[in-house]
Amino acid sequence: MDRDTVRRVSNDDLDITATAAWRDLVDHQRELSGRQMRDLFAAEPERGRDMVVDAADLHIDYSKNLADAHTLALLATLAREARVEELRDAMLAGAHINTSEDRAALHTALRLPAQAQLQVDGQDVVADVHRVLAALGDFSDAVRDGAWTGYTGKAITDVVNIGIGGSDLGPAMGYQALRYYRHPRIRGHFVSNVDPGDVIATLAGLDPETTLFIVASKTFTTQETLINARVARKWLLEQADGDEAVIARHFVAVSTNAAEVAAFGIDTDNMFGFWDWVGGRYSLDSAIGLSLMIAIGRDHFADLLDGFRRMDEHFATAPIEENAPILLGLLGLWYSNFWDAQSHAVLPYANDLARFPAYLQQLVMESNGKSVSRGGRTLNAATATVVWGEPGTNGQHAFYQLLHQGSWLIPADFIGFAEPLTDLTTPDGGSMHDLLMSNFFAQTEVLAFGKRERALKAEGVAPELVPHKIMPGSRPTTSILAPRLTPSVLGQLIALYEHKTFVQAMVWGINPFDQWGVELGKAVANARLAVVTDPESPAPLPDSSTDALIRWYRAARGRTP
Ligand SMILES: O=P(O)(O)OC[C@H]1O[C@](O)(CO)[C@@H](O)[C@@H]1O
Repeated sequence: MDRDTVRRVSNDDLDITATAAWRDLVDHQRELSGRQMRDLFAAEPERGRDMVVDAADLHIDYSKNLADAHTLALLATLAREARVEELRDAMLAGAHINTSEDRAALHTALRLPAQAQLQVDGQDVVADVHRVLAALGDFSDAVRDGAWTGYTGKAITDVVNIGIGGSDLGPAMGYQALRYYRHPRIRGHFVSNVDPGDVIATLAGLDPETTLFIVASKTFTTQETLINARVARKWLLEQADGDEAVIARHFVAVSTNAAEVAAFGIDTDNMFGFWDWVGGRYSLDSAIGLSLMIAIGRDHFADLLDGFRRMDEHFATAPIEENAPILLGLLGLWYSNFWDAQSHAVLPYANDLARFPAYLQQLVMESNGKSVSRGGRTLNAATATVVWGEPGTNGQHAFYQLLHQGSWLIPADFIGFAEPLTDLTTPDGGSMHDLLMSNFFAQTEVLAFGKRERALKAEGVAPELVPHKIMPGSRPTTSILAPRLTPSVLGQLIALYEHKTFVQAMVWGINPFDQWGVELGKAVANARLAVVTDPESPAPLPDSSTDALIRWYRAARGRTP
């Protein structure tokens, strides 16, 4: 399906805020805003059992949201008005859903089984995906079992992924999340920032004879990645007496751009490809995941892909009312568009998921941080909120105060696991993991139900302290539980948020697969470099602030004319 057909299916002219469903939601929010969460539970005592959805291995309780059965019915109508299901089917079939770049957005094809069929633009996508997966698997086996060696014949002990944005956040997050599954000899490192401190700190602890660099960049033109890769190349050559032949043992590339890879000096035999229909922030499960595959092995990587696929299947087949990504997408939109929520917290009760909120920041905010529709019309509704978060219980001792008693409504996702991958016993013989999870349950309970004046007085709290101790409650949370943090469950979680993000974009009528807003900053940074470095640069910049700041910087660096 080409982009013009996508535009017709999606009805690019639709202003979702002008629909009857939207107006009904505005009215409904007014009614609901006078009710407390505890009132909703009193009216629907079985909410905790009814408002749950099981998707693959995830058990999701959305009962502690400011929504009742009527809200969900209205939100489902809104999704139907926006043709979310038709657009989902179009995306999964390879339609050019990325209309501004006239491309498919087919990250779901990266996890199709080998026997699946999908032809897109004349290309057998599944065969291509599995050809690259096999090459990645063979290479990661060779690195892991020591058959692939450095230039002095030693096995690789350190793998450095050099990439940024989608070419960094996914592998870095996954490497941390799947700590338990890592190869005992091989350590992973992730260099992304153009701040020299990043690459310096990483290289400081490494041995060039046993270090493998993966230069990961979809375009292979990204400033940060190419500079860091050049630094690493120089570092290696210095140790290897300038022998360029060593590069082939220590550098591989992951990219869609073979010409630039070759121009950089990496043999394209050492390149693993992917395709323009894989967006950067949707690329962990493409060759961009190579560093993760080396860390956890091809079989665990296959489990990760299987987890993604299981969530894809749920998303593709479950009716709106039981479809986890659609429900979470609609609830998120309910808060941002009808309750003025401006941020959304993601709170994993798993230290290994510490980078998950940062990963979601790119996924959600680069995808849906837009203000015009696919057809170029300025939107009348707010789009993506700020995503943020830290693992519990650390966050409890930092920012939860604001969640509980602050003046903003901040919906939060709590993510927790039944079984830890490793547990420790407390002095009284209990489980540390039980302590962690009792905090999870306590927080969602207190956020929902708070503590009332009456209860405080009954406890004999001093009258002057009562206002300070009142916990308003009615703070919405969604609880996402899974048996344990396995590769499959990580894949399910990522796919859940990918599809949630897609659903919201489709309701707002935006294209979540482009990122034009990032480009101008890159172009201006390149233009400003000359001014930053040249003390003779005479022409004042158009604005007095940037001009004075750069002059101050130049003087501080001793760059005076
Ligand atoms: O993989 P590349 O081409 O180096 O791009 C890195 C990142 O830069 C962006 O284009 C913009 O920040 C992201 O979308 C992308 O993930």
